[in-house]
Amino acid sequence: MPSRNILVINCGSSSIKFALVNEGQSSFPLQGLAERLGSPEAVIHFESTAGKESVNVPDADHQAALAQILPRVEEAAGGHLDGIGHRVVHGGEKFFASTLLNEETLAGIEANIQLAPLHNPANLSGIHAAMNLFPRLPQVGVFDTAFHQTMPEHAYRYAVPDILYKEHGVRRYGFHGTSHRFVSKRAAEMAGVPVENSSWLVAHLGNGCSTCAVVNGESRDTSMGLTPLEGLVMGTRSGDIDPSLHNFLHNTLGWDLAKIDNMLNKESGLKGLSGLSNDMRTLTEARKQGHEGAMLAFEVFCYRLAKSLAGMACALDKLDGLVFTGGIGENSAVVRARTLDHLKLLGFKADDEANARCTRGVAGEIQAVGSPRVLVVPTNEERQIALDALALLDA
Ligand SMILES: Nc1ncnc2c1ncn2[C@@H]1O[C@H](COP(=O)(O)OP(=O)(O)O)[C@@H](O)[C@H]1O
Ligand SMILES: CC(=O)OP(=O)(O)O
Ligand SMILES: [Mg+2]
Repeated sequence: MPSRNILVINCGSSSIKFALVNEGQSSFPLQGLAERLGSPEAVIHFESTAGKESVNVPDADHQAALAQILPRVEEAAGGHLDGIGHRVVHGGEKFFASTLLNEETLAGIEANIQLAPLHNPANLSGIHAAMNLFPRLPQVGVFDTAFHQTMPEHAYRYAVPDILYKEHGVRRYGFHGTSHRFVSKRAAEMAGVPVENSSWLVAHLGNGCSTCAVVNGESRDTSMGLTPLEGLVMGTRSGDIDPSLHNFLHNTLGWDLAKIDNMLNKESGLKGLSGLSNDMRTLTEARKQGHEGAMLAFEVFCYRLAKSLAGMACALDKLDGLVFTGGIGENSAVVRARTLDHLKLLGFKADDEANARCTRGVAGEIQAVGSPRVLVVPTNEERQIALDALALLDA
């Protein structure tokens, strides 16, 4: 049987990422697709992304961008597609594993729109567009939240009146589960430890950032909550703040909920603290030039990350290692070193040379002698999504 191809579609709030994944290859044959899209990353953006080598479809919404791009994706696949895998951000409590998409499961995703208003409608646009263009292909939904459905109740409940959970689903769900699942499994392979008897701390640091405690291949706690706003400092998201900030801003400045929500999701994090950029590359350069905002944003980012990882350690009985992943985790030796500095009490220390070597897709161990293991593991959410889709096609 020839090896099969899965098209992976990840519809974010302002970009869409495509990947063509072949089951027989360890890296995906993005080349043809990327060339046809005119974008090495096979990413299309609707917002101005100066300097990014990607296809820009300015002022388009998801439907318009997909209508323009999907036929080119179809051409790139050369008619050899066996299924489509979609990233779906919020699966609520309904989805604890990836699932074939049909009328019933789509209704389940729609029911979670309230919980992820920025993400789920975008994900649904991708699904509907793909179903229209490829009506005969099986389509699979892979949920960010699914991996975290194994969290114990004491980790996922908020200390608010019970009825808010029982009747309105107010609880911690967690996100980036596909990445945490992929890299913790890879870490176990790299370390030669059986996944089913392993314990990891994972830091996924991209535009969105989260930590996770993974025990025997299952999530036991994670830093994101009801929505992807809770937890770490991120590119434009604040992460944890005092919940009374809403009241304070309303009473003192007259801000309404929409304005506060927008500020916390889009104007905060690295961008808000630095007053310069949400991009860690820009901040790393500016920090070297002595830019005060960039220095502050960097320090707060690393300290809060270390604090979250130390908290996640409560969910572990032993530690096989700490894993860094995502664009920042995979590439920024200075973020890794500064974060480990704050974790001295847990015995962590980086080996400077090994740390500097791990960048641009190079995986490896970066701890100094005597420190618990620290791994840099490139994530591959697209590949994990394709593997899940293939498993469901076989079921
Ligand atoms: N060499 C690098 N040094 C520091 N940060 C980097 C480097 N390369 C990428 N990044 C950062 O990674 C982040 C984007 O991560 P990525 O995982 O690609 O995002 P997304 O969550 O959108 O998939 C940005 O903050 C970017 O600056
Ligand atoms: C859920 C989430 O934060 O996703 P991303 O990192 O893609 O924004
Ligand atoms: Mg990402």
